[in-house]
Amino acid sequence: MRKHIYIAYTGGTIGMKPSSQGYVPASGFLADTLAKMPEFHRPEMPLYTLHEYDNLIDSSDMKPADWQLIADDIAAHYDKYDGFIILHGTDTMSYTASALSFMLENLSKPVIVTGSQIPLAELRSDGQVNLLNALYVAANYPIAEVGLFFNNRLLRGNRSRKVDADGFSAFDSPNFAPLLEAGINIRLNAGKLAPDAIMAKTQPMQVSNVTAQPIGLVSLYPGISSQVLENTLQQPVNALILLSYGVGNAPQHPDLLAQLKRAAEKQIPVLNCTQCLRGRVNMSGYATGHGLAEAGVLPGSDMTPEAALAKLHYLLSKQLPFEQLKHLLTQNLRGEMSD
Ligand SMILES: NC(=O)C[C@H](N)C(=O)O
Repeated sequence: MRKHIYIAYTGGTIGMKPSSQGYVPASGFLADTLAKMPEFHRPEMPLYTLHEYDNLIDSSDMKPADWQLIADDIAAHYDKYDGFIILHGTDTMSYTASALSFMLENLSKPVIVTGSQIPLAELRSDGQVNLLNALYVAANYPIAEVGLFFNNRLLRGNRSRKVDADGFSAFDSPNFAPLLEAGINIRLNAGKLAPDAIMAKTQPMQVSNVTAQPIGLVSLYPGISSQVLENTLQQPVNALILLSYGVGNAPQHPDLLAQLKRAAEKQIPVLNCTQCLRGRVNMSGYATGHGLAEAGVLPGSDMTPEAALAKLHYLLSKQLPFEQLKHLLTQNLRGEMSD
């Protein structure tokens, strides 16, 4: 039986058209372009239903309310389809993939986020390869998690990062092997196929709702004044992501550490993620990291800043007691961090 995949088209370069101000999304344009591409209609390919969103956006305009819209859309069509593709702009694709990975509870079908660097209708577009393969993979290699497909690799969504502004290999997953690689042969690496039994899992898929959260994000730099932290923490913030040096180090500046201690006292969780692309936070490695741990800063392990932001949205939206919130932040919930 031919599988049937639901494609939610949210916007992004893949369906854009040139205009006098640069590329813009245009209603109906993607559906027309796909209809003219015979590869998508070959019998080896799954059937697809394309749902174009009313407000097609450049992904720089994505907000938590849009994550909610996508998650609800998947839930509304969950039982009818074998898998889901989210067509999305590349700029914030990793944020959305991370957010969906937390919001979609008991996921038993593949959800793949993809897009392109050049619009599908343009010469040399990477959109065709990305979408064609994402569809093929969703139908034939159903990995029951939120993946991000780009340039022949399926990455775990909440491990992915946009690493190249204009190359075709725009995404990487620096701390986790690709779930799958599509070369001459399709090779399953770190992904696990969902057997039919799992896809018909009795536990129903459920969406955890998220609301927009004020979250501070401070990247340390040599000479940073404690006032930068103080100001950030004075605004209405529900959490702070601290991008620290190396394995999680910060200057041993008493004023700076005092600010972090104050945040912990005010029950504002401070999550320590590294500025490095690879490797993980270990605050016991150096005295400079130890100071942070003493100030109540939480280890973010090897979570990407995108995953940290999404996880904070997910957990803060649940309004959990502070101790439980802190506990869950440091636990591996969806494969977003190494144990
Ligand atoms: N390649 C892209 O899709 C970039 C675009 N600005 C977006 O994120 O929507």
